[in-house]
Amino acid sequence: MMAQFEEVSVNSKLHPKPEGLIMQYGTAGFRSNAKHLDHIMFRMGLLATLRSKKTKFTIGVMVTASHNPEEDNGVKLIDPMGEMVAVEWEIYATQLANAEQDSLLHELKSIIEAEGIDLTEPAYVFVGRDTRPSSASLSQAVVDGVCSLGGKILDYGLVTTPQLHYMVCCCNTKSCYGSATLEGYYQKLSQAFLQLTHNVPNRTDDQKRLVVDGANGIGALKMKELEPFIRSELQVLLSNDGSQGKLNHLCGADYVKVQQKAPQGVTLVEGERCCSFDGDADRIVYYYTDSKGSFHLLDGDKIATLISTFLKELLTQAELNLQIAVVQTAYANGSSTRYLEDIMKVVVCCTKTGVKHLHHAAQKYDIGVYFEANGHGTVLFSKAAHKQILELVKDPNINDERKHAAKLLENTVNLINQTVGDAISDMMLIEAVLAIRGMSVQDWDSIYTDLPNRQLKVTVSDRRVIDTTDAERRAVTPGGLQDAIDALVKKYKSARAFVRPSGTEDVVRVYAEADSQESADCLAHEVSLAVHHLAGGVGEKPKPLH
Ligand SMILES: CC(=O)N[C@H]1[C@@H](OP(=O)(O)O)O[C@H](CO)[C@@H](O)[C@@H]1O
Ligand SMILES: [Mg+2]
Repeated sequence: MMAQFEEVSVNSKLHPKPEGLIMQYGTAGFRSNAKHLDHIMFRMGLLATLRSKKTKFTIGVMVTASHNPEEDNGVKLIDPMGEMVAVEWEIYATQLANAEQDSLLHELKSIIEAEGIDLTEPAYVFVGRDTRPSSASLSQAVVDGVCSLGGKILDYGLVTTPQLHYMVCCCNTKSCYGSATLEGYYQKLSQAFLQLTHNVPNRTDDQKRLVVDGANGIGALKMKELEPFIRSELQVLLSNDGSQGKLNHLCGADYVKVQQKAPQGVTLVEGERCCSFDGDADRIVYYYTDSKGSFHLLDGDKIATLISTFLKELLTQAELNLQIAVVQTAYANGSSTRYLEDIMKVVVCCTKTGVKHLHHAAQKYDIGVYFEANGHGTVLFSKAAHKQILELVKDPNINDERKHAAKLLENTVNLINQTVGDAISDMMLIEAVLAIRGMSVQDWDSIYTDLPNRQLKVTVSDRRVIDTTDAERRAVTPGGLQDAIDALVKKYKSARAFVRPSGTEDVVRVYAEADSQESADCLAHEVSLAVHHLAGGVGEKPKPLH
């Protein structure tokens, strides 16, 4: 044991912490400019090793900063079933990251003691990274951390975030979920996709074509690897493939969602389906332009609606009595919530922002569809639901319609990466649903019409003064803020507004929606003024948008 601590001590000096630097394991792990992260990576290697010894399972460490600029980087830990690391360990991550050099061992030992970890247990850690220039050396720092505590490493090199989640889940389920290789991932998903699509009649070449914006990142690389597997049913036109442009710069899912316009490098042709991945390929949004040249975005809410409609129909056809729920956040467009509840009659549940919250809520249902409005999401099938579907497929006494629906459900389960939102898997699922239902992108878009909305940011001196409740839809503090918002919302038709402190940026986010874009803009502005006034705004008052 002592020898291990000695090694940690010696090696940690090769990954020194800048004195006084404080960082927090936030909504999406640690994130900052890459030059501040070497010590964090080493220490997350240590922590992943402890987590593996504690759980007796393989743990994942992904080096990426997703949609953030190329100069940034970050790290996320992956728990045994491929889910985000448990919240209690996020706290250890922060403690370990912030320990000054001479108290690192002390901090490490206190975690070992608190968790009763047996250091003689073996440890296994899977490491993956995105295409950022800093990612190779940062992931080496993770490897150094793992090795210092005697853990074993499997370095997957360049993979998307959801691919690494998938590998961890496959490994810890002893390959029940699939084989823990890239080949295994492409095989499983593509086979399910081909099964779903190859019998669909009358698909034209136009319908089989999809423009994909790879955000100049890892998603583009992995699309190139996937493409030969699915070529017969989907012709992928890849742009922003990373050969020239900069990662996430003027492209990618976040850019398209926030700017509400096409990425650079994609020329929209009327009615043609396009989609964008983010920098680590765990998010996807779709879009197209209509005959008047107007841009239409199909975000996470539209994706959740498409998928849940499809699943609900299949359940009815298969005569399976399984409860389906859609999990959203406060950012979900009000029209989508209304459509799901009133027309589709599915259970809708609202959680705090951040995928881990949605994921946990979705686990409570037979089938839980979850998506953040920004395009991060997936579908979870409970063990019991999966079992019922498989039994139905094998049941010799059912009619053809039920059998067909059960087969479609089985392939749908196989196509979905249930560990986390996965742009590549979501893309194939959406393409399969559109094909099977014979829908164009316009048909999909017209399921419901989004309420015009606006998101703004306000800088305040300490965003923690805002405390929220009711899945972040109401502000409890500072006093008077919620009353002010309520009074403003009353002035507009079909309006809604809320504010919350961001978990990833030092800002307060403001969201407003109303029956017209002008009203949504005005309301968002007025709410921003209220935040600035009542929550310690910094600098000049927010200016109106028009
Ligand atoms: C409004 C919004 O899009 N918020 C994003 C953003 O969180 P904030 O806590 O709002 O900064 O980053 C998260 C991590 O990527 C993502 O899960 C979430 O949806
Ligand atoms: Mg991402």
